[in-house]
Amino acid sequence: MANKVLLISQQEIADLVKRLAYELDRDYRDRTPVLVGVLKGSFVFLADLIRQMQTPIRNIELMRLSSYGSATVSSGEVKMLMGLTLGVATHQDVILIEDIVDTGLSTSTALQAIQIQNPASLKLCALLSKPSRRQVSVEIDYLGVTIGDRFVVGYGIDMDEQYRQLPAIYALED
Ligand SMILES: O=P(O)(O)OC[C@H]1O[C@H](OP(=O)(O)OP(=O)(O)O)[C@H](O)[C@@H]1O
Ligand code: HPA
Ligand SMILES: [Mg+2]
Repeated sequence: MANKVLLISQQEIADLVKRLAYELDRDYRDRTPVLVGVLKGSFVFLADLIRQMQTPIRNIELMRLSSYGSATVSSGEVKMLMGLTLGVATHQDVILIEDIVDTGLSTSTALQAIQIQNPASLKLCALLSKPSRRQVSVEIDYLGVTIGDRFVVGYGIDMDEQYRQLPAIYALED
């Protein structure tokens, strides 16, 4: 059984989410963006973020990608288990919402899926970034915090489907 070490407390997460919501509100003042969340990992972050935002959100869309399965390293193959509804991003100001950018493979797959729908603009908001593991470069426009080379769980993020319900973020150590 892996040992869990607290990395980001509930209060720290709440502060990060508030700051990101503030930045998005500042930049999207006169627009009505479409938010696209990447399931499953982003569902808790997305739910908290939208409730801190004042910007009127035109639409919330979801796609589901998977590449980790039960492992703690990426399989390198991103499976699109649920794609983006046809046309939802077309001519819209889209903000992609990710829980974590690790290798960058999932995020770049999601960005491509949105980009082919020809959005008016496309930005990325991610709660966590783990740059030490990056395989493809991804520009994060709105970032919560950078973390070190540790496998994290909690706040929607899993290890083999466990721990998503934890209200804080922990590093797993064996
Ligand atoms: O940058 P990457 O190395 O691609 O990793 C990031 C992605 O990996 C995880 O998803 P996962 O495949 O575990 O699916 P899940 O969200 O359903 O848990 C995580 O939630 C991110 O979406
Ligand atoms: O650190 C991580 N934890 C859980 N899932 C992940 N997917 C990418 N990185 C991680
Ligand atoms: Mg996962």
